[in-house]
Amino acid sequence: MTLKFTKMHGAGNDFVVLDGVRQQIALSPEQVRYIADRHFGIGCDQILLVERTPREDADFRYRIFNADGGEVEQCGNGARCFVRFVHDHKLTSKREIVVETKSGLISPRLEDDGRVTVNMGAPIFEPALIPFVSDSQDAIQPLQVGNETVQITAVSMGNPHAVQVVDDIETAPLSTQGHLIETHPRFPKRVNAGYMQIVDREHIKLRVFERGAGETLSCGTGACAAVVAGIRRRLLDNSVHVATRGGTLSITWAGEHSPVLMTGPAITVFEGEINL
Ligand SMILES: N[C@@H](CCC[C@H](N)C(=O)O)C(=O)O
Repeated sequence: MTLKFTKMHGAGNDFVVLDGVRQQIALSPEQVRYIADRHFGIGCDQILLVERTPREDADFRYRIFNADGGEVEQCGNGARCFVRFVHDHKLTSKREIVVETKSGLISPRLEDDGRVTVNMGAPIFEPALIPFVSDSQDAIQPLQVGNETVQITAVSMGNPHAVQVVDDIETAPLSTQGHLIETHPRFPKRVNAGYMQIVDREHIKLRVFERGAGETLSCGTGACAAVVAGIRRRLLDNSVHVATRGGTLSITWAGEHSPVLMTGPAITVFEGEINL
């Protein structure tokens, strides 16, 4: 099978985007891993599959596969690339679309300056829904990681996140702790491990060790989760710029049941074909 693909990135978080509207696509986990492989395949953090949806209240379905082959619920940087993709490939003329994901509907809008704003929906703190094994919804919770106890905020943005505050993002222990948190038994579906440095009430720096992909240059849902965690801890205001190693995202959250809004870039790098 030969597949046409588009290589894209959102603040350095890179994707292979596949048009499942015009092509018949069913990928096995092995094929996902091959496409994502940076030496033997195309290389990416996630594969995004654009499909028609049977739902009348949505325009498309958007499926997300991590580089390790697993299908997951949500991807914020991918959602921005998604709307750019369907617009550029003339799958729709709408600049604002409603997208069905594994974790519900989200709505990305292509702005006049080429950036994209996504309504990511409201964050979830109920432990069972994250899922996180805990009988408390406190904003700060202890988590035993190896020989140390770290303080995390557990939150779902459709996908699970464990966010820590660190003094210096450059020395954050992603390489030693990231995988231990990702696979921690208190997160039964594994988790994305975020590390944020508070610069001031409107600016943070962020690194994320992603579930199923390792450290990426940027994580959109991770940025939303970090800002929500910082606001819940009363460390941040409602609109925050998030500096990642691949670019800056702007996140706004009015609190409690409000949706999180994320704005950032969505860039096409090249198009190609691959034989599977
Ligand atoms: N990079 C993404 C998140 C992709 C999924 C994540 N690794 C997970 O397993 O939940 C983003 O921009 O949100």
